[in-house]
Amino acid sequence: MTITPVRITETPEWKALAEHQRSLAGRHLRELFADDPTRGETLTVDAADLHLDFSKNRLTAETVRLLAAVAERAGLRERIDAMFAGEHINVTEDRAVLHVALRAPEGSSITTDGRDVVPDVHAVLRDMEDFARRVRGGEWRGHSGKRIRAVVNIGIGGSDLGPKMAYEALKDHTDRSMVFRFVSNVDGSDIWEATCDLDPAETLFIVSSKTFTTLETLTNATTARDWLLAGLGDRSAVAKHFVAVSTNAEKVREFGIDPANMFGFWDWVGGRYSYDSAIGLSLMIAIGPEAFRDMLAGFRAIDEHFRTAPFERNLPALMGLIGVWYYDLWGAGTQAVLPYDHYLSRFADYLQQLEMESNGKSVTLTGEPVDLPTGPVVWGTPGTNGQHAYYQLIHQGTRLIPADFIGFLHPHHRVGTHHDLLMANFFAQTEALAFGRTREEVEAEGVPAAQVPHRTFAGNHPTNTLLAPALTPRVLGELVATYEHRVLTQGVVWGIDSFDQWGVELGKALAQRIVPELTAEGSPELRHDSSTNALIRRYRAARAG
Ligand SMILES: O=P(O)(O)OC[C@H]1O[C@H](O)[C@H](O)[C@@H](O)[C@@H]1O
Repeated sequence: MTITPVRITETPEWKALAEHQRSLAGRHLRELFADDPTRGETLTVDAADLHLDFSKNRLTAETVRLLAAVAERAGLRERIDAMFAGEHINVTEDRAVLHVALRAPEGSSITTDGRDVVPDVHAVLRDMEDFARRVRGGEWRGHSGKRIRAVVNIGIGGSDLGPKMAYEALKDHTDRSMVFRFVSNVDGSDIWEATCDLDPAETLFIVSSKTFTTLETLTNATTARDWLLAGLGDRSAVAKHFVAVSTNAEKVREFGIDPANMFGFWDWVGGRYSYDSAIGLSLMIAIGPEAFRDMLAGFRAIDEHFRTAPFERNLPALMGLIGVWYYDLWGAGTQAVLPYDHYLSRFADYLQQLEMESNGKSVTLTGEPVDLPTGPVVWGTPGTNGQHAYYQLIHQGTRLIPADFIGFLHPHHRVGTHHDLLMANFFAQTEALAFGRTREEVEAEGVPAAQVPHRTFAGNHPTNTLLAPALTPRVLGELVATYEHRVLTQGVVWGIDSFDQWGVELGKALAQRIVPELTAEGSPELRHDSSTNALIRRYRAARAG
């Protein structure tokens, strides 16, 4: 598919937005709220179970109208339609981008390259469900007949971050009689820690890799197999203790896993968009097939909303456009994501790959340099911990840091007054960030003059507030789909390919070259730069000693 990206900065829609930004540049959120006391109710949008209040942003209803016009002009409507139609919108890899098919209802149809993929998706889902039920029910047993008590997912990047994040997020819905671990790092400490207290007879490894060629995953899987065989002493044990999730049956077989024990997916699922495919098998075993289906329904509800809602009322599109507004017109370089739910401890890690691998690009679809800053640095940790660590910089530092606050009306556990305290902090932070505390207010409190500048809060720090009833499987699906579509929205405005990741290759290739330089007999000659040469020599000396 040929997509000619729009040079958005040259369009009248962008120019009108830039002009409008200048008119807002000197205005404080205090003034915007004073001008329009209803904005806390009007600058909001609901989609499925999510309520987005975007009123505490440096914008007005006019901004929203102009941002929506930019999205139209950039071709977002056409790109959404092309994505859902299975067209090859991943231009540089010439592939469809169909994570939305992973949650399409049975009986619907999405065709790409002449094939309806929805029946394939449901066939794999049924296999996963059957397997998950057998493991959870104790029917699938280990080689020596013992019940499986531990599930270890081995994968990295998209084959790790999604299932790990979702497992943590939905921990309260998991089978607590089982243990779930996620191994990703090629640092041997990861697999060592994950297995050191497990019984091989009760352990199931799920080797998850789209390509089944990833160095880290294959190294960890080999180590896991050695560990299993050392414990059980019989090569045929692999069949009961190893399953694979991949698109590459040949490599799975080569590794020694029977393709009958493989759960497939397809090249039209990007790694970072894949945890609702078979890559989520460990998650499904943890939470059960019904909860997994609920999660898919959540994804689907947001897909439908994103596909059909006008951009001015489109929650993921608005989040994307508000991001563009800050990164490209106000000079913000980062995006904080601050969930006030302890179980979302891995959410920012997951979003880092989703957003930064997708939109960390500097050329357009046609290979020209982009004309605007692209993807922000995404980071965050669950509240309230960050309040006692880095929020100081958001409140009183010199950088503009747009932040998404994510909170839930109902707690997982009714523990004393904890939830009220958590949510009081949640509401207080966005209020403090927006409105701050003026010099006059500080002085009126009788603060000593020398301290006044230090205790004055400028405010005007923008935030989105996302509120949902509770962090259920369904709501998690809604949240993740929101961020997936936020990424597409921004990528379309920037005219980039949000679905390739060529930038990961160089480091991988160099590492492959360096491995024999560290390990080969006779210390082969080094031909790197002087820094890399010296560092490798230092390592070799330590290794030899
Ligand atoms: O699932 P795999 O093929 O093992 O890939 C795992 C990860 O590695 C690569 O380096 C990519 O940058 C990621 O997008 C991918 O998720």
